[in-house]
Amino acid sequence: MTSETESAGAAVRVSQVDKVFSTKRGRVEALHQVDLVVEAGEFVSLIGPSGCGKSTLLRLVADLDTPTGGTIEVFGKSARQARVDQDYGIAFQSAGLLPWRTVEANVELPLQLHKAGGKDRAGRVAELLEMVGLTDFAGHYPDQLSGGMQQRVAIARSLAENPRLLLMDEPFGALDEMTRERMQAELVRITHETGAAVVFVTHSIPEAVFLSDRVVVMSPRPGRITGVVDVRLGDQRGEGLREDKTFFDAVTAVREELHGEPAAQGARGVDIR
Ligand SMILES: Nc1ncnc2c1ncn2[C@@H]1O[C@H](COP(=O)(O)OP(=O)(O)OP(=O)(O)O)[C@@H](O)[C@H]1O
Repeated sequence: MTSETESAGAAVRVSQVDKVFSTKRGRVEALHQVDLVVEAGEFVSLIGPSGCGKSTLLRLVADLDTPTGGTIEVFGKSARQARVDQDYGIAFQSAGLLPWRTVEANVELPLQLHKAGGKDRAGRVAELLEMVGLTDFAGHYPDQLSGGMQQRVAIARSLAENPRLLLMDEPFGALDEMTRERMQAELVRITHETGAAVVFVTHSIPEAVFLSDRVVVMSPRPGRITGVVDVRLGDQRGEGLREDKTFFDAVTAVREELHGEPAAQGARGVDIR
């Protein structure tokens, strides 16, 4: 992993972050002393058992909540400033589209809200729809689209302002297997084209391995980072990769980090989703 001094241009820098929720039933320590640096252009997945704080960490980076300890920087700015400057796009599990707006109007929304895109806003929307393969559906409404298509609209929308960073929380969680694999391949292509860094929350080891440069493994609550698996399959990423030994080796490595099992056991019963 790159050292702190080398990563002045990091997309995300999480330092010694704690998050404690105060609830009626007491304190919930969701994150404990989390350190993470995501380089510009790097794809990092967060994986770990349910409730380990993956979404919480992503929400802190997105400034949707604030840490109780430590600091978060996004492109060298505070998380708050990065949000104000719209330095990132967000795509969460439910596509979150506005049902009364057409596909193109949904994609255009952030540009409209931020008065961005200028005269060529329509051109930008057309380009984004082409990127996600939905040009022919520009005038459709979300309920006329499949779940996978809705998710692609959400991804187009998150890319509208050319963010250098995408924050994605289980964006493909609700999709069927075939659509999910297609979307994963599309996301690899899109991030390759745009050079955006991605922080991606998932429950699926193979999904994390297929997409990521690094897979960050978190422990049960309070969430801590217990291991980082360097995947960097790079140009090998393609449909054939899923059948490849390199892929299974990386899946096994993540599984071992998660469960602390020896390789032979770890390879058994891998969730191939
Ligand atoms: N607003 C909140 N108030 C109180 N507790 C919370 C709040 N948000 C999250 N938590 C708690 O913090 C812990 C981490 O939650 P979080 O949603 O980040 O986990 P996760 O790893 O994303 O889980 P999952 O994989 O199930 O989505 C959980 O125990 C959760 O109950």
